[in-house]
Amino acid sequence: MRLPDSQLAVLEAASATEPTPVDRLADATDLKPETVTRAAFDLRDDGLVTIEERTETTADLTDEAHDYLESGLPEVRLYRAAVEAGADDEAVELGQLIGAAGLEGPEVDIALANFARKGYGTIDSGSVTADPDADPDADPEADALATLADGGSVADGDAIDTDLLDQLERRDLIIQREHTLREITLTDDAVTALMEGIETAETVDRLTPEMLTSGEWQDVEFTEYNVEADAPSVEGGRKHILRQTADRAKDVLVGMGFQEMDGPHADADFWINDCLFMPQDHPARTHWDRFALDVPPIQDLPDQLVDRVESAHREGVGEDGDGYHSPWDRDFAEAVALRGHTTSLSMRYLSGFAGADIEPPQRYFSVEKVYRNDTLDPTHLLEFFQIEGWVLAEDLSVRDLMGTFEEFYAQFGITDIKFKPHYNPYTEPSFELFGEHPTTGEIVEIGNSGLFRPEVLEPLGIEADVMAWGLALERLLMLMYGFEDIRDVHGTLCDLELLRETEVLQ
Ligand SMILES: N[C@@H](Cc1ccccc1)C(=O)O
Repeated sequence: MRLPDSQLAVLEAASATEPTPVDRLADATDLKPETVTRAAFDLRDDGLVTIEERTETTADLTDEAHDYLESGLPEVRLYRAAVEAGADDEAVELGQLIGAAGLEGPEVDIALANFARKGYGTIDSGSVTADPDADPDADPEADALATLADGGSVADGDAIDTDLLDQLERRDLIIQREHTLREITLTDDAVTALMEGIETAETVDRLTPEMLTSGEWQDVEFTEYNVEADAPSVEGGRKHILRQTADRAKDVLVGMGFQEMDGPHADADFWINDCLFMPQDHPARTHWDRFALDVPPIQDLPDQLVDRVESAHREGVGEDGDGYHSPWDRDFAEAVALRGHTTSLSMRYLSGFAGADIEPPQRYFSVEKVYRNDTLDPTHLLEFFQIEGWVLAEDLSVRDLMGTFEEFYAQFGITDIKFKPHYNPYTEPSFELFGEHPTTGEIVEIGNSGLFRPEVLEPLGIEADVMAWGLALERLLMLMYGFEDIRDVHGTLCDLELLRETEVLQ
């Protein structure tokens, strides 16, 4: 029998009676653990070894944990300083103890957060009382760190409680990792082959530039690929899937003949609401729903347009027009807020204020952030991306609107959109769009749309029809990838593992 060097070395180092871990074989053979693993897989395919696998969790200490091993956990230091200062008897001022405990920078907050949690005492309006019965020498977190630093095992959950490990991980003191442990045992065939004698075959596991220039590559025997062999995992940077989908939505819209709009995230209420025939006393314009900014008003609004918008609000447009008869105030129109929709951009463009040509036909879009004072839940965030768009043309109908959405969503593999009549102060008719969640089957709202009404178009001086929409990018992502909680994808609670592992759909 002929085998490559590394395989023979592994056979000779392994035993038929005692399973040997890969690491031990690596030490014995002077090979890298990956090389031993690869050799073992090849030997297993030839029936020469068996491999037993199990997973083990290990915990590595972070730099911060190493610092605390030397200086003590901040809360333990605070406790000792407190007892020293007599806080087990009578409350002592916190400021004094911080200095005595040598707590600096973020350590102060860390000490405060953990002191009460661990029952070391109480902190009340800056005064610290220490519990005389607490025992800092038996702090389980400090003990666990010391055990881990001494090479203590966390295998099979036998040594350190998993809740304690999770707590240490939340404090960024350890990083837990899962490893696959493999143990190798010789088969009877291997024992027989070893007794009969095995020759080594030179094999080469990588092609080098030298081999190519010397021509040696023609004579060597290459090792076979084993795609199941373990390799160190590499986590490179990658574009976030939300950004990827935003870019894709832009490409699709450009492909459909649209041009991109851009404009301010913080804008005058005039562009965000007044142009859209949203009465100034509309509930969405109250301070509960809108993120008002305490900045100077935007005063360079186009005066003629402001007058026409005000008149549409007060008297309506056309012969039978009737406005809201509700208060309208220029100061409110000039006040600045974070935009709650990107329809503010559509108004800037349709009015000509943004410098765009508005002779029909025209198509514009944006994929940009909007801000709403919503309650966070699995389908709502305080900020999200809206896919805004409008088409200006003669004689548009609801069919054009529906057809545009069908074409757009089909590019993402979504072919079963549903439409529901809806109400917007600025469009008539209006439609909400829904899609079906791929895993839960739930019907998810994905957008809102309509044809702008005369009260919006007339002040803008537009005589043709305009159909428009705002679609939620995050909801599109939910339909594409099957996410159930939008907070997995962005925000502070996002699931990094999921983001790293999600396959990119092209
Ligand atoms: N502004 C609407 C979307 C929309 C835009 C344009 C026309 C109709 C609807 C929203 O945020 O829900």
